[in-house]
Amino acid sequence: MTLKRQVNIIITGTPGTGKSSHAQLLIEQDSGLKLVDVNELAKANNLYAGFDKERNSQIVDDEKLLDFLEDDLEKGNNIIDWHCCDVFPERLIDLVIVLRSDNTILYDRLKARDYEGKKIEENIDAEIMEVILNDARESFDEEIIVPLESNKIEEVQSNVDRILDWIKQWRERNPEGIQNVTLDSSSDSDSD
Ligand SMILES: Nc1ncnc2c1ncn2[C@@H]1O[C@H](COP(=O)(O)OP(=O)(O)OP(=O)(O)O)[C@@H](O)[C@H]1O
Repeated sequence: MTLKRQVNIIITGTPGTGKSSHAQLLIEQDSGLKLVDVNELAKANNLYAGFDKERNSQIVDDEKLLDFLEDDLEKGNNIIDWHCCDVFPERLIDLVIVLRSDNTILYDRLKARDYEGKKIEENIDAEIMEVILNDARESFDEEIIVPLESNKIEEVQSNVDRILDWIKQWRERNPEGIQNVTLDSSSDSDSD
């Protein structure tokens, strides 16, 4: 494993809240960052565990995904764009952005994508119930979870500015990066 790593950030939220829009802008505005679009990655590398007939969608295999990403996450400078956040180990994540959108706004965005009624309803319910925010809270320290509103188009750039500012401060605090830790052996920190 690499001895030290740079920052890793998850951008999560209910489908349609603006994860890709934010992640895209972030990597455009900081050339050191790399986009990890989990849906694309899973598709390109067949990281699936099966098919969900009811939702008509592939099921990503968490273990295959982590195996695939672990080396990159141990290097850092990744922006992870996915609606799940609880599969990533706490030790590899520094900030979890949870995008939130008002129901009527989210409804219009999903409708514009021609999502069928049931799928729209399921996603709106998930947003109302704060499912993804709660998932984040179950997996990560509250201190690293930052919910951000994503209703208006101007908010995309202002949110990105906040995240870039946070990254700048993280890099100033950790000019050499931070120590990678292994769960199985602390003596491993001597190896590269
Ligand atoms: N803050 C915002 N204000 C206005 N429109 C937005 C905002 N964020 C995203 N959008 C628009 O909403 C739509 C969905 O955005 P986007 O694809 O970024 O969401 P997503 O969370 O990545 O969705 P998915 O999980 O399905 O990939 C796009 O048309 C995008 O332009």
